[in-house]
Amino acid sequence: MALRLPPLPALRDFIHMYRLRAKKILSQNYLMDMNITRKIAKQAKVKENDWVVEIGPGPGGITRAILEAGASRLDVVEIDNRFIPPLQHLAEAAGSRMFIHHEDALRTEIGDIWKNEPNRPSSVDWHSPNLPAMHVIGNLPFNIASPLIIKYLRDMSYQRGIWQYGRVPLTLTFQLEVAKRLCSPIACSCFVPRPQVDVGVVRFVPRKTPLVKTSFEVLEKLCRQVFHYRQKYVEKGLKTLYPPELENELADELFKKCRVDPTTTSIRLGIEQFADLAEGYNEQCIRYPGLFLYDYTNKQHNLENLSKEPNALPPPVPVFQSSSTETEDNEWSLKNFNIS
Ligand SMILES: C[S@@+](CC[C@H](N)C(=O)[O-])C[C@H]1O[C@@H](n2cnc3c(N)ncnc32)[C@H](O)[C@@H]1O
Repeated sequence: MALRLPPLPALRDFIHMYRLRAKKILSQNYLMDMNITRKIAKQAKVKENDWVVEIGPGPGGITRAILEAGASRLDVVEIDNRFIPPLQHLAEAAGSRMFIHHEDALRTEIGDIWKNEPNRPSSVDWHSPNLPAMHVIGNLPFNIASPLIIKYLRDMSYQRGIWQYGRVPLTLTFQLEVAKRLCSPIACSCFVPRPQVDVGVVRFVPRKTPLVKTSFEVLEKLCRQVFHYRQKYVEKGLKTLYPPELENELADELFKKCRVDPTTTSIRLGIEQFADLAEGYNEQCIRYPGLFLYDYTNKQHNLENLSKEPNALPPPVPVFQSSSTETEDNEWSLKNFNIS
């Protein structure tokens, strides 16, 4: 049920009232149509009494929709001081439901925001089919989207930060091509058409059991190197994981073990193949201490020296309680709204 907010100036009037011109440097691009912002809150499945963190609220279009959907607590993280007065205006209208954090989202530990709040919704076991009554939502600025998403995915993999409370869904907007790519089958060519200005909304719900049995860092390094040469054979990127004297032997070993064709391209590989490659690479990193630290762009790097570093072995796989009877509810979805 939508909750009424006391009368507020329309979003467009808000922008004029507070002289809010979009700043290119902060990738600002406002959503002015409340029909669209309400669809985003609906897609995020915000319900009455839920608690929400919104990243980059700007003039507050999605913020209003979240409040209308009945969130009983909303914390917004906004870096640009020009938005603070209009957000305060909104916070006053929302009673005691809304809190403003005038901060850089990249430096904000969103898991700490509710740490000392005794009334926060209960934590939900990671293996339960239920999700906590909490959400992270953002129409992210493009300039910080990648580092922020990587930070959140890493926190999910360690069940830390806001994900210490359970499988909190993360709902983000992306340029439609990127959103489609995130949800697409392998080797789909959704980047080929001319870029459009449509936006896709993607809701990430953490899996109960990760598909990849390595630490986030190992998988991230493998993916980074393999996608580095996305138009070339996958072999080219994979070999950059190894020093030249070992690259043929170890790359060959990994391809054979994982039954991956070295002459395929990275976008043709599926999640299962990435999982196998990451697990195989993790084993090699354990067998060759220092290999995980190896960076092919650093000419000083050699395994003998790297093996003496304190973190010569890859980060261990996080261990969490697991339940054997569970089934994965593969719940992720894509909705797109034209904001042109
Ligand atoms: C694309 S705009 C979206 C604004 C609003 N959510 C909307 O949908 O209309 C991105 C917002 O993120 C804010 N922003 C940019 N960098 C940020 C950062 N590092 N931390 C927090 N907010 C940031 C911008 O100031 C802007 O308000």
